Amino acid sequence: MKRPVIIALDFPTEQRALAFLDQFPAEMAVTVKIGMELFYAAGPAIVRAVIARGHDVFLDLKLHDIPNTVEAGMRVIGQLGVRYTTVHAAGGHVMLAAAKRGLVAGAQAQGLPAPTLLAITQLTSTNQQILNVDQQIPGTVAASAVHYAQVAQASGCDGVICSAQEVGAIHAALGPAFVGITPGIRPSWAQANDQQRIMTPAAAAKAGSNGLVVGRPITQAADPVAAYQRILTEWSGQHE
Ligand SMILES: O=c1ccn([C@@H]2O[C@H](COP(=O)(O)O)[C@@H](O)[C@H]2O)c(=O)[nH]1
Repeated sequence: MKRPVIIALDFPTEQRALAFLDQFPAEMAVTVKIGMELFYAAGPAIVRAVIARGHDVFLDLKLHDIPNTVEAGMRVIGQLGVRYTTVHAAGGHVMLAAAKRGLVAGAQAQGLPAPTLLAITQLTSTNQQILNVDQQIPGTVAASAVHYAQVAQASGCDGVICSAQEVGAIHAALGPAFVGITPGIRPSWAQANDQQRIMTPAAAAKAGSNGLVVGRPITQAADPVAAYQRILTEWSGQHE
């Protein structure tokens, strides 16, 4: 990936999100992830505003509904000019294939390249107890993540969102070209918060992660640009 550290732009308003981005020098283009909080508050206008400033957008809405609804939603997302977007692998093969169809159709209608479609395997906030007791899925979190990645690949997705703890097993099972983007990244100097399956940037790079999603360690840092650059340096393996 050209920009392996994706900043989760988790803010409640367009103003706060753009003020955050204003701290980055004009020539420093970044990839930002717009999730539910910001998109529900600011809608497609925030996507367009961020792209207009020269940044790439990862629209993380984690679609999970009946296939027809997901296909229609993805058709709209495909028209927005985003680079990446997400769907829940737990929706199953028919829904995932519909997501891909809708995304490609939407992008084609605007003459845009189709965004990379990433399937959520197991959220990085899920632990063994949540998997076995709440979700009633037997086995390990890693086995479940690999299984969902297999379903996603067979359904036409381009890659998955997983913990860096599972990205090696997913690449071993599905090949290195199948993208594995990893949130739940915590440098040694940051708090885990609600994340359960975490890794440092350097360890995630060694494990084969294709890109890191990092939110609070950057957005809540005293100096967000310095935190971003420190994580990039750690990713590059210069120090842990
Ligand atoms: O499994 C997942 C899927 C998505 N996320 C998203 O990534 C960021 C992480 O933010 P932090 O502040 O670095 O914890 C956030 O937007 C999540 O919605 C994830 O964490 N895990």
